[in-house]
Amino acid sequence: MTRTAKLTIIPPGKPLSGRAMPPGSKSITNRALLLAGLAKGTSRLTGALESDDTRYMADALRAMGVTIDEPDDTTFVVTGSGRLLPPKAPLFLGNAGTATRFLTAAAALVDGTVIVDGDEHMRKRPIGPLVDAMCALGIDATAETGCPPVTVRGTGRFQADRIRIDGGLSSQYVSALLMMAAGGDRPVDIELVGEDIGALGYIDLTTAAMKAFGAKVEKTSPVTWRVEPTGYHAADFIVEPDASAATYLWAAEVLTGGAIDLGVPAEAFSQPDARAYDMIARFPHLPAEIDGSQMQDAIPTLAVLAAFNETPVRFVGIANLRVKECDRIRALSTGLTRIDPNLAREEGDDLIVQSDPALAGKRLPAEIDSFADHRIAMSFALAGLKIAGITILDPDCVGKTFPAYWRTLAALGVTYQDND
Ligand SMILES: O=C(O)C1=C[C@@H](OP(=O)(O)O)[C@@H](O)[C@H](O)C1
Ligand SMILES: C=C(OP(=O)(O)O)C(=O)O
Repeated sequence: MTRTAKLTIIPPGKPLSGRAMPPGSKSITNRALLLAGLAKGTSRLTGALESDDTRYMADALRAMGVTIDEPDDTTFVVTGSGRLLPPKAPLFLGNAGTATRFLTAAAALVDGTVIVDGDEHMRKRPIGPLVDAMCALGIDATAETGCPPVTVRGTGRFQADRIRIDGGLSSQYVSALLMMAAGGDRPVDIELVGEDIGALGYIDLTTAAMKAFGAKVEKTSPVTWRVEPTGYHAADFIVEPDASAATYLWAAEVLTGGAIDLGVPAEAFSQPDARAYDMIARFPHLPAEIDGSQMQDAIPTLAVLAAFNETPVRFVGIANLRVKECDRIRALSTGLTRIDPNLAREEGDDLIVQSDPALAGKRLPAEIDSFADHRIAMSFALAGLKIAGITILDPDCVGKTFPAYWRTLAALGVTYQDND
């Protein structure tokens, strides 16, 4: 399929109103796929996300002997044998952080060699702390560059019962170890070290999913979890909608003064990014400082929204946005300054957005580089709802987590000029 090179958004000039459902949660779908794949028996995941990231996870599990059917666009039926088999070839996981980190740890449960690899972006995303923690458990794991590819020679057995892990660069390391630990041969304590714990809400998502598939995991201190070697059992599991995807719709609503019905209230989400709802609801009176540490994937949305706020906004606690799909702090400052040279600047790892409500209604032609990052493409589309001439490069990168994004906006009344 040919990719669209660019897409120019035509400001709707009216409030966006109607029904628009976000897709299933990427984070929860990829946890449920893995846990169902590790279980013995058949699990049915409904409300799930079918996108690039979940396809990478599903295909990797298939390569390790798991049967996965997709009877419709939101359902995975997963049948596992209780044991992953060594794949014949390296697992290629694109730029899916969850799939890469979760499968690196799960590879320790395979009796044999697994090579976990990704695309050129993933090969720049650090995985050293996870690999080191696995080695400390006696698992043979190596990542020469500190990033994928990772080679794991698993046995399903551990040689220690305690792991210390710094989740500052990515909470996914902690989630990966927790999910792995239930498949091992002894109880394991997993302790967070380091000052910056990252997005704790993602760890809660992990332990909730583990329990739904029969694991026994208990928080024994504010920074320690004990995981029993129960393995997993098959389960029917409902995936909630994606809170990060919802942020674009919440922002589109306040930016255009519309009324968008997502079919699910903000309080119903268990994902960390749902906390962005209260912040978005304060627009155009966003606070002078926003701490992004517990709602990281919502920061691109909030940063573009901040451009139209009444007063400037400083984003703090976002250092690890530099090691996401791209350096998001750089991508946001680059895109915003392309719209207006004074609109944003970086100070260390903080991003300062110099708000200007008068941007709305202007024509400011700007080509926005997505840097192959779905969230950069989706958030800058919001600027295009108010400013004429915003063109998103590589708009198809939204397929990572929200393949229907452009169609969803179109159903609300947004139109595009297709430049191909
Ligand atoms: O555990 C998860 O599902 C995720 C954790 C976060 O990443 P980090 O833990 O790398 O910050 C988030 O940005 C990512 O989109 C999904
Ligand atoms: C950071 C993200 O993804 P991942 O780490 O799962 O690749 C994201 O979806 O914003």
